[in-house]
Amino acid sequence: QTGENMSEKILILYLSRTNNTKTVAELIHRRIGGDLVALELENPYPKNYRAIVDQVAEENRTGYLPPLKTQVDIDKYDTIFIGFPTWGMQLPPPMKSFLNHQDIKGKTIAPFNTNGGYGLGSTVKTIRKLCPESEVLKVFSVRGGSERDGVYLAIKGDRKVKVEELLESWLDEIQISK
Ligand SMILES: Cc1cc2nc3c(=O)[nH]c(=O)nc-3n(C[C@H](O)[C@H](O)[C@H](O)COP(=O)(O)O)c2cc1C
Repeated sequence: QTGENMSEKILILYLSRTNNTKTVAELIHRRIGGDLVALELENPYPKNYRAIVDQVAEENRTGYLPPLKTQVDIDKYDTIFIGFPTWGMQLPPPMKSFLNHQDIKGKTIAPFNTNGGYGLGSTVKTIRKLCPESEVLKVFSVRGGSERDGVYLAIKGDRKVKVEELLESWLDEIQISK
């Protein structure tokens, strides 16, 4: 699956609020190329942490799928990296929106995640459920920030170097290279 033109068919789509997942997305992009796209909402979430936690909990409870500003033509891609933080131990509603509104068939999905230390929750299970006709590869997951405790961007400095090492092993393992 390697080849000079492969990077033209890779999409790296990510959702990030405090830039941890964005940092991982940029590291992946630097390594394998492709198109790097931030997932943006029509109505951005509140800046206040308590307010976003409550809103996401309510959206998760009702199954509300927030409308997206970002439009992607996924037909152009074979491999789609999907990057997201863990929110309320679930896949964030905007990512549910994205996967729900796309007709994702026959793609290779490479999920990556940052979280506040409680892991992936049901995120990957939800991705598999929303993309039943695509191959979902092994997930890359690392600890990022903890906004609750005032820790915003944690993947910087030495930690960023460490995460880059872990990323390289993961990319080798899932056999994606430039
Ligand atoms: C609304 C919200 C809910 C969160 N819920 C969880 C959670 O359930 N488990 C967890 O480990 N971290 C949780 N976190 C922390 C984030 O997953 C973590 O800080 C992540 O690195 C943020 O990524 P970002 O910087 O790309 O936004 C939550 C953060 C927010 C804003």
